[in-house]
Amino acid sequence: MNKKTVEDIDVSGKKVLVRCDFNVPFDENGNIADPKRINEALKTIKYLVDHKAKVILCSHLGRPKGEFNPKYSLAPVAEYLSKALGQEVKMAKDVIGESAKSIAASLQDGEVELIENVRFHNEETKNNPDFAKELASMAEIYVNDAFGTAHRAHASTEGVSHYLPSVCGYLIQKEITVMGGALQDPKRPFVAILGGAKVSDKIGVIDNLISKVDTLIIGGGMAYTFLKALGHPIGTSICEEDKLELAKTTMENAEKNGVKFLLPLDNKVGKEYKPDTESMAVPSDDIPDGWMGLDIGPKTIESFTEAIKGAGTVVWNGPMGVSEWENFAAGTIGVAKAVAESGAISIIGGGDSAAAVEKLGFADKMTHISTGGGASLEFLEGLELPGIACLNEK
Ligand SMILES: Nc1ncnc2c1ncn2[C@@H]1O[C@H](COP(=O)(O)OP(=O)(O)O)[C@@H](O)[C@H]1O
Ligand SMILES: O=C(OP(=O)(O)O)[C@H](O)COP(=O)(O)O
Repeated sequence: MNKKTVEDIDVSGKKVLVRCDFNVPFDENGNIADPKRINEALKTIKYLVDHKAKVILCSHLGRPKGEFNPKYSLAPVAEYLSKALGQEVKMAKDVIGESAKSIAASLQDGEVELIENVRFHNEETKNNPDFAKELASMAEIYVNDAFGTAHRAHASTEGVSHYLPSVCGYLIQKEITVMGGALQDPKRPFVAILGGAKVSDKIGVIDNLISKVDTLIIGGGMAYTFLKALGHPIGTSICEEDKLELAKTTMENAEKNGVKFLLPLDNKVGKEYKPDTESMAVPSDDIPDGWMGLDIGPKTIESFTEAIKGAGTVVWNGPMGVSEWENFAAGTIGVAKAVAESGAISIIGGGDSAAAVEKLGFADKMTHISTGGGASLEFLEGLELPGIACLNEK
């Protein structure tokens, strides 16, 4: 990679704004369910602390609607970081207000501050230049290490780079190097598995993947838009109505290109979106009214497992169902097991997919667990990620 890194710039005594992706999953008790994204950011933060920088950390968490919401506060992350670093991480009460700025101004060399969720301001996702300038005004150097958010051109991931010398951290470096290596000339057959719930974000990617992969497997919430596009009833399953045409074209393109395209054969459906809802397995062309697909069914697990067996490279992004809930985790467990046993070079992307693989104990069987879902997919498509493109060249 030809971008400058933290090692290419003198950080000693300087205020350094570091964009991390601390968008971690929480459990029902409000505890961090998987701290992987925080742990992966530690190398850069420790480097800056050891080299006597004044470290100002920032991140988003979830998708708050541009206003303060305690549910999306980064305070639990500051607590976790304080323990992991063995020193206090000073939590600001705001993003660019009095609290954030006064803590930043009083930081001593090697001290660390975490400002509040940047998405408490609408200007963040709009990449508003005035907001970016305000963020930048707290620091002298910008470090982007938020790989999971590098596909977003937001104020804290791209905008600030217009006002500060900008370099990347170790996590971004690692992600690009490992994934770039595996995907440059992928071992075949190349199998992509897509699931999860961010349908509109990821459905466009699928079309682009057709020229790259040999097999495309669609499960999770993603599948129902495709099943509906085929004319099947999908009950109350999640669906992107305005993407039905795109789903149809994608399936036609897959056929034209000789790509094996697999959708669920059956599904575990639930009455309500609840962990203990009444459930049953039904064929994909027969989801009854008032029921929603919350996991792939047993026949599908078999068919996906068969397709994954013998793969040379597997890229997997997005769980096969609501894997946070025991009743609807079987599909994700089955696919994780199949990938782990395939012996393929395996790249897992996405906060929820990574959390599922870790929780299920398959993490050490995978070649690489990326901290980015959407970001790793865009990287895989060959797109330039705006959060990386904006950094200074070597
Ligand atoms: N059939 C489904 N219906 C509703 N939500 C689903 C379904 N399948 C998966 N999900 C949800 O998708 C979420 C993860 O989606 P996404 O953010 O796209 O994946 P990742 O974080 O791995 O990139 C999980 O919270 C999971 O509960
Ligand atoms: O969780 C994230 O992405 P992912 O679900 O694609 O892995 C990133 O933190 C980006 O979050 P966003 O999709 O709300 O911009």
